[in-house]
Amino acid sequence: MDSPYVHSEARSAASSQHSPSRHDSEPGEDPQPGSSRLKPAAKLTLMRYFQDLQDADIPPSPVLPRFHTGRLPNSKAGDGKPRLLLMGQRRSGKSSISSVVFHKLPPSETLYLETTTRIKKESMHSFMDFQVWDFPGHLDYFDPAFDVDNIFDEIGALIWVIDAQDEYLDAIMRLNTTILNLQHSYPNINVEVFVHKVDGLSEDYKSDTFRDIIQRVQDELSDAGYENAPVSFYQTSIYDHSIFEAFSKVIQKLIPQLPTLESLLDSLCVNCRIEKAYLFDVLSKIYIATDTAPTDIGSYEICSDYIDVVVDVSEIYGWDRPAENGQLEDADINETGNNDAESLITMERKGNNYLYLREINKYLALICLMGNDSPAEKKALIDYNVGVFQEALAQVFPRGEK
Ligand SMILES: Nc1nc2c(ncn2[C@@H]2O[C@H](COP(=O)(O)OP(=O)(O)OP(=O)(O)O)[C@@H](O)[C@H]2O)c(=O)[nH]1
Repeated sequence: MDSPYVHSEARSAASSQHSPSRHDSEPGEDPQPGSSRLKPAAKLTLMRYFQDLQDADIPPSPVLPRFHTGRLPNSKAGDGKPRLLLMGQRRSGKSSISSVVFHKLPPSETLYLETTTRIKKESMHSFMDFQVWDFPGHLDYFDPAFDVDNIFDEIGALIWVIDAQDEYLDAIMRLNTTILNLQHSYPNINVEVFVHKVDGLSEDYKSDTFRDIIQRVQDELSDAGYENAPVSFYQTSIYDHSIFEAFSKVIQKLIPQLPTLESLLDSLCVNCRIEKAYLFDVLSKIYIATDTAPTDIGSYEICSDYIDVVVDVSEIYGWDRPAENGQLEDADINETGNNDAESLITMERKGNNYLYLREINKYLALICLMGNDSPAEKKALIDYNVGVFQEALAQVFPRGEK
């Protein structure tokens, strides 16, 4: 099948043919590609904070809910709204994680968070709908007083937070009891263990602790006769990007279309000589997909910081652009497809490399780390191919399209 992308061989032709209006500066117009397309905060769709709106629209999706792992969600109704349960010992950092990732609380302010006394349920309406439930540390979920089915019925992932700076044997014991209790009724649960607060540990101690926790969990589970339990481990801290990276991986497991998104990104990377491409949820800075080239935390950090820069810069330098009839555009009109924010930035650190950002829909932005052989002059080609990617994405992942 012919690829709809324009290949690098056809670059020169494409450069001169596509999207001339985006690149030809009008007299008096700011020639900087990064700033000319940005809009003020009030209108920039990147800035829209949908996640807390209870009545946010939920467009129907033709794709049946099924995790990309091939497993069906535990929910019998299969309504496609997975639930992330944050569990673990007291003061392990559950509420801090949820506040930093989903509410943009500065990490240092988590010092003042109060102990959670009852289950805190939050609905997130973003590139997909999901719920985050923050559990109090002291709760015994298997007490007969609790409706266990109600808690675990729709679960997408159980995130177990272990404080790596504290004594963790109790936490491991409770984690294993929980996994063993759940494995019969809810075998599809993804158990994600966050070995948390690793910021305070030396490199050696950090990796020893991490290895020790993995070993103990696996040994105890196999002693109890449960081999190959679906448990993944991450080292996290709210003081760096690791918590966002870990959440990205947890959420990716719940996206049924992940393999398709990855192969779309792979094609884009090959055709535009992109080193690494991320599809980011702008507000949470979780990436929902990336191409299959190896990821390093450094690239993620650069891209994630870039989103902050673009949002901040657009707040300062954006302006209202007149519509065709000379009137200022209505905010609602601005939300539609072809007014997406975009930006391009050169990184001095790596010579020729530069970063490319393009808003894909009202929740997602594509950020690409360009390779050395993909100079910024070829931007028209990249724009065109990103447009193709955007159309394909709208078909496989309709959420966020008007
Ligand atoms: N050093 C460090 N401290 C953290 C990190 N995450 C959370 N904390 C601190 O851990 C303490 C407890 O955090 P909480 O989020 O209240 O813990 P919790 O698990 O919700 O506690 P309960 O509500 O009692 O169950 C706070 O003082 C946070 O600042 C981290 O990554 N690194």
